[in-house]
Amino acid sequence: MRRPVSLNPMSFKELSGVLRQTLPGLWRSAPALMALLVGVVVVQGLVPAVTVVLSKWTIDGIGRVASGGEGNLTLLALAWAATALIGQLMGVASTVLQGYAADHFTVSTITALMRKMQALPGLDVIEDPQFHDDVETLQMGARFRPLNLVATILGLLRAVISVLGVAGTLLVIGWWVPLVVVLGILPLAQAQIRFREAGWSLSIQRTQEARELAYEQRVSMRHEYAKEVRLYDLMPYLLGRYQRGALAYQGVMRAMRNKQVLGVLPHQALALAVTAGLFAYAVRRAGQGTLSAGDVVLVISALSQVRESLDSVAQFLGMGTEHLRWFQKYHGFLSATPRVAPPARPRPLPGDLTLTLQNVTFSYRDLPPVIEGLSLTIPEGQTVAIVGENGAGKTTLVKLLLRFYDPTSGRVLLGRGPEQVDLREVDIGAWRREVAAVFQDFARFEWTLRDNILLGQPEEASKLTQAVSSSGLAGALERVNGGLDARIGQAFGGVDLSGGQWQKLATARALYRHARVLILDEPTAALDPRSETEVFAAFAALARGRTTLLITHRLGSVLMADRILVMKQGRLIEDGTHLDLLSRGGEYAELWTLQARQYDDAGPASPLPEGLAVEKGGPV
Ligand SMILES: Nc1ncnc2c1ncn2[C@@H]1O[C@H](COP(=O)(O)OP(=O)(O)OP(=O)(O)O)[C@@H](O)[C@H]1O
Repeated sequence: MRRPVSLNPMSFKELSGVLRQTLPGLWRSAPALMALLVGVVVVQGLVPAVTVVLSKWTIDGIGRVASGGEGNLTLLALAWAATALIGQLMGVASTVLQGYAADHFTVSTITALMRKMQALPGLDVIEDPQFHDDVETLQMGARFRPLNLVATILGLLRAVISVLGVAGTLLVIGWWVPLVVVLGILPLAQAQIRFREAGWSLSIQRTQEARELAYEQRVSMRHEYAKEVRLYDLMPYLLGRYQRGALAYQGVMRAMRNKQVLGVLPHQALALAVTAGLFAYAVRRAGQGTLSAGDVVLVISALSQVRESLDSVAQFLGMGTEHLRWFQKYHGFLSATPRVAPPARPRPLPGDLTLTLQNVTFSYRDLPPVIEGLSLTIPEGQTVAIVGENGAGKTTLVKLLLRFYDPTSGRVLLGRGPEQVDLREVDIGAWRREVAAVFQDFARFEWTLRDNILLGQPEEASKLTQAVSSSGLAGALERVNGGLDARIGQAFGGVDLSGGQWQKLATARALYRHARVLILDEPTAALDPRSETEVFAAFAALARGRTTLLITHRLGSVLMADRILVMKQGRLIEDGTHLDLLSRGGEYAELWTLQARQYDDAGPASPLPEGLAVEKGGPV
């Protein structure tokens, strides 16, 4: 879905608004350095004007000395050389200092983005496909926009000082000369800004297409897609998709670039005509004897210098508005208020962590509801299995319990009796610290195994050993060079783990936390039968005395639960123990029978899993 983007150029009000938001941050990122840098750039900007004046004085001096008059040409030559040297030194100093300043500003910009992500406790923003483009633009731009903005602002300052200084020297010819020069070149500057703006708006509009192009490339080159790409000979298909997309995308972007180049041509011609006219005027007056040879040299070098500097001003202004557009988005993101917002005055967590859903209905964005009128209570310490067909809303229920989303209507409550509190009112961090989870789509952090388990928590050797052995990771660890300190994943050349080993790692991570609430969303989907049995034994031990929510399609494993919830199309349709639900002959009994039949059909050579064997043999 493409978002409508305004193609209007940034108004002065908008521009100054973003500058007011951005410049203090830039200054605060390294105040002393910035002050020094501004000083250096001011000196640098004055060098061309001083050079032009010294050139005029030298030419006039030569004339005077040649006709027997007075003049200290050596001093002038020394002054000229000193000015050139200062220009060079300031150039080196500004390059070095600018590097430091940009580094500080880049770090502070990216840090602010990461902090904002931390302040977005929900998934509403992250999972919103519209927001994807913004995140992509912000994430990609954060690496170079701050640096470019620093370079652009300083370059602009340098170019403006240079224009003013050198144009000032043209006052020697007449008060109106600097005015004519600036007015003649101004339209060029405006055109540059306009076209940069249009380019930015267009590239923003096309972010989704650009992402799709990058996606085809990624699919063709990344290891996670390599097996399917080869087996199904996907490369011709991918190439076709990429080439069609690239042609369309590049066509639009090329047309915009050509328009930019051709669009500035008339303005460049005007600027050239103004400078040529003034040059002709100066030469004519020199012929009439009202201007000296030095004056003519001043006009020639000042005109070319002003033109060059004004061109830089225009370029920098154009680039500056483009960078400021990015910063406008950046500040917009930093000030965005998420739907899942932390409470202004959080209430303490209740002593008892009973979970209650009161008539909860939930829709993702403006889509139809995926949870409808859900009411249930899970007392602290209970082990609950949640089963149901794909898309029934099981994972969404967990997201609501973790406050990744707030219900569209109804309430999620924590605690019981007078202590009971709406989840929206408690400190989200405090609540989440009580929960450990193995998610269905758990994260694969490409750090060391140890860091993957600790996730920034202090290391406790006995807890770590326990988590590694209970999760079944110990066997894999023996085969990995470097043990817990081995780096994993391909991004940094680490060892890759099998799907089941990654899942065991996610389990070890959850077990290490010793939380009061344990959430297991298909935690053994990738495990071999032996590992699954071992891991379930660990979960069963861990579940004792803790609230445990187990989402699974493997019905044999739900026997460890005190209670089974059956969901269908966002509703809770059955709630009871294994035996209750079997005797009720509803959805659960049907699912159970279906799974049992698969094993029956396989014949006596295939032993039944423990849970199913229990059922076939009679009541548990
Ligand atoms: N971020 C999202 N945005 C929009 N719709 C979503 C999102 N996540 C899930 N859904 C939709 O919500 C419904 C419930 O999904 P959910 O993941 O809760 O199902 P589930 O019961 O866990 O399924 P499964 O057994 O396949 O894991 C599905 O129709 C799914 O398409």
